[in-house]
Amino acid sequence: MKVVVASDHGGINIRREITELLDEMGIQYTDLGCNCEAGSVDYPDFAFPAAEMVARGEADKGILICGTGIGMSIAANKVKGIRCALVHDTFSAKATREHNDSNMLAMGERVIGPGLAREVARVWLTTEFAGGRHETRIGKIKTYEAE
Ligand SMILES: O=C(CO)[C@H](O)[C@H](O)[C@H](O)COP(=O)(O)O
Repeated sequence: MKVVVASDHGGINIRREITELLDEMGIQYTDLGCNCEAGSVDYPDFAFPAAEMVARGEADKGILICGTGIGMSIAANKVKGIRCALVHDTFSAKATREHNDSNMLAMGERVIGPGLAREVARVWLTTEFAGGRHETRIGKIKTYEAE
């Protein structure tokens, strides 16, 4: 599995936690930054390139961090083929993989602590899509998106 990771200035610390987790799990990743320890950046400048990598198949999944996760998830979901889930608990992390086949995860560093963020990411990365009735529902989203 290949993962793309990105954050704005509000998500640097949890992005570091996530890249450490990916190293521990032996998962290959691309880190798009930001390299913005000293200053403020705009989350769409990081969400769009990361989401486009997933949409083009250059990454299987993506993890985005900003202050709340909201801006990143809104931007990522504008990219065709992206199902980005804003998640701060392990129940939803499991459910969004099983039910929504989400291909991107967004979290907010001003919302969630580092330990829970790691656990949310770990559950999200290791849970498979359940298919079945959920396939039908995702098919309807894909059809709408294609229109
Ligand atoms: O988009 C967001 C809010 O939905 C992100 O949390 C950003 O990180 C946040 O807006 C950045 O805020 P700042 O005051 O410019 O640091």
